[in-house]
Order: sequence, then structure tokens, then C-alpha cells
Amino acid sequence: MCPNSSKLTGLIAATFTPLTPQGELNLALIGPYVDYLLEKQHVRSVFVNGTTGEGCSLTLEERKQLAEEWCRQGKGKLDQVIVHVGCLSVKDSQELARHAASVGADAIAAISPFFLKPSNAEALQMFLKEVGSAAPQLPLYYYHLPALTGVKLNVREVLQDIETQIPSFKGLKFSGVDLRDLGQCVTYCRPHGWSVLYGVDEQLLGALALGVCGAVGSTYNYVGHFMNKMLNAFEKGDLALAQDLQVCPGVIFINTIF
Ligand SMILES: CC(=O)N[C@H](C=O)[C@@H](O)[C@H](O)[C@H](O)CO
Ligand SMILES: CC(=O)C(=O)O
Repeated sequence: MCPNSSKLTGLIAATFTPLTPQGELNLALIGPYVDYLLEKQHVRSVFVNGTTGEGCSLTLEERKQLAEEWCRQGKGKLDQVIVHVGCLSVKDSQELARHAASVGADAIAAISPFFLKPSNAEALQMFLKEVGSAAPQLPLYYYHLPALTGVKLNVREVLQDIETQIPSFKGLKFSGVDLRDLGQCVTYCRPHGWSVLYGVDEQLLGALALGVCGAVGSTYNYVGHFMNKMLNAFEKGDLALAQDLQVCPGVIFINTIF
């Protein structure tokens, strides 16, 4: 799909957070979860503590334990463990970024602060810079989720000259429905070899047409195997098959926010 094979591509599962009935982390399930994703879904990378994993509703300590366990269980098995570190507090985000680096994560990602929000693209870029600086050795991805953060900035503007500010910046996870902005981000990222991953699973084919190189989503936990067929059909140029697979009535998308 993407010319540079070392970059983040393909389907990435946004992991659920296993909890006990008492509401405590159930870390023992993560080892089997890794094997399940690989064997049953043919999904080889994970995005931990994001929306699906309810990262922003967990304590920092819980987020750290999850990051560590996913890295430990994924080592030598998964291609990439991406840890979402975004918080309302810059310092908390930095703490999680440093922790992700210390436990061997392959990359970090951050949403925008969503209570007191950045007022313009430059302010959001500054936030990302602060977060990235805490783990400069790890690739950093911006996670754009306007329906939940309320941060509706034009992402292409956020990207402007970001390489001069954040050397570790490697792309974004775009979970918005503005496909024009998405396409402009792809055009900006392509010469840098960065990854643009799409996050609205129910319209991934539209994003593929605009040049994204992969997708992060909740549904790849359970229809990853199936959606890989859609990706293959698209790559082979069988658009009719890709179209049928994208809208297949048997595939359940639970869309409550987009
Ligand atoms: C907000 C949210 O959870 N988004 C997920 C990832 O971005 C998606 O994978 C959706 O769950 C999916 O597209 C179903 O609406
Ligand atoms: C990233 C993503 O898809 C999620 O966190 O749910």
C-alpha cells in the first residue's frame, strides 16, 4: 500500500481495556489478546489506551500498567505497539510518553487537550512538541478525533512545518470525516514518508482512495481479518470487491459519535 515498508501501515487494532467485574485491570488477558489478534484477525499492530481502550478515563498508573503489559506481551510477536499518551495536562502526557519509551513502546500518539482547547493550529503544534520532547526517540503521531475532542482545527494547518519543530513526528491518525482535509494531510505527509492512518472504520475505503496507508480502529479487533480482504482488494485494483466488502451488511459498526 505504502512504498516505504518500514513505516506504520495496514490495520491496527485500537485495543479494549480488559477489566475485572470489580473494575480493576485484568492484565492476564493481554497475552491471549495478542495471540488472538495475530491468529484470528491477522492484525499485527495495536494502539493502546486510545478511545476504544478508554485511556482518558483511566488513571495514569493504570495507563502505565497497560502500556507495559502490551509491550511485554507483544515483544517479538506484534509489529508495533503504539501507546496513546494524550491527557489534559502536558506534564501528565510527558510522563506517559517517558514511560512508554522506558517500557519499549514502538511509538506514541496524542490527542489534543479537549477541555481548555488549543485556540489555533500553532498552539496544538506546540502541545505536540512538548509531548514529543519527552520521548524524542519514539515516533510521535497526532490523533485527530474532532467529534470527541471538539478540536476542529484544520489538520493540514497543524502539520505546517511541523518537521522543523518536532523531529520525531511521523504522521497522524485521522478520525474525522473531512476527507478534503485528510487528502491534504496525505499530500503533506507523503514526501516525508510519514503515515496517515484513518480512524472512521465505516468509511475506510473513501480514505484509501485519498491515499492513507492504513487504519486504526476498534472494529479491527473483530473484523480485522475481513477488512484485510478489503485492503487487499483495493491494492489489487478490484474496486467493486472492495466496495462490497466495505458496506457488507454482516459487518457491524457501532457508530455512536461520527
Ligand atoms: C471514537 C472511536 O472509538 N473511534 C474508533 C477509532 O477511531 C473507530 O474505530 C470507531 O469505533 C468505528 O469507526 C466505529 O464507529
Ligand atoms: C485510535 C482508536 O481508534 C481508538 O483509540 O479507538
